[in-house]
Amino acid sequence: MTTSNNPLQPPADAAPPRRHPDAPPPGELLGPHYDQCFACGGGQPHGLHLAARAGEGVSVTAEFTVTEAHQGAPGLAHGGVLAAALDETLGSLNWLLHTTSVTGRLETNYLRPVPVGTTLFLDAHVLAVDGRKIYATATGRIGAPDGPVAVRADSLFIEVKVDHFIENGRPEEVQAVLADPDMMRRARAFEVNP
Ligand SMILES: CCCCC/C=C\C/C=C\C/C=C\C/C=C\CCCC(=O)SCCNC(=O)CCNC(=O)[C@H](O)C(C)(C)COP(=O)(O)OP(=O)(O)OC[C@H]1O[C@@H](n2cnc3c(N)ncnc32)[C@H](O)[C@@H]1OP(=O)(O)O
Repeated sequence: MTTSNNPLQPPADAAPPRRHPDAPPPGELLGPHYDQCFACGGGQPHGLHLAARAGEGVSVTAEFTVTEAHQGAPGLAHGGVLAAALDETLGSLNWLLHTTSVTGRLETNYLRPVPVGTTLFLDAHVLAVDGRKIYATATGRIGAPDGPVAVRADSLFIEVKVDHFIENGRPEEVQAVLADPDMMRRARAFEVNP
């Protein structure tokens, strides 16, 4: 058997994805992981306000509507904004795995321009898990869940402890989150992944 050098392709002996027994049921809105997150938080006026829902298996769906604040070219979404939407959708898979992970790699593929006013319908699923490495892929479609594909991404997420955020974040924001018991309960719940 040949071994791929592509870091986004799971190795042949990687484990199939396993939906955590406490994962939210299919259809449930996941809610923001952090109010100030540019992609999902309600506290960012020009953010994406991306809303993700649990899907079947280890999958999620998500929607976001491109606004004037998201332009790169006149009337078109910026590619980095679309990458953020894909990244966030993929990151939402953490809820299904009950783990905390960060993006190590994200390879985006832009297939169609996305005009301002478009609602992008995204979906993502985990392909395989290899130790701390989570391989996942995402697709974004224009206008409807079965609309034309505009963007795709393949990704490698790396599992981290909550300490990753505490040690690396700017102290002001970290302290504010540490002072919020609900937020910490949510974050800590993901640390133990039996
Ligand atoms: C204050 C309280 C905290 C509150 C928390 C709040 C929220 C968080 C909660 C939940 C999160 C939920 C949802 C999140 C949703 C969306 C967010 C979007 C996601 C993002 O937007 S997130 C931001 C961008 N992201 C980064 O900011 C990462 C920067 N980076 C690093 O922090 C390190 O780089 C790290 C940690 C990635 C690895 O560092 P490390 O030292 O822990 O691990 P190490 O290097 O040993 O790698 C272990 C194995 O992964 C392989 N590996 C690692 N990196 C690789 C790469 N890039 N390519 C190929 N392979 C790679 C190695 O090759 C090795 O593989 P092997 O085991 O086979 O040897």
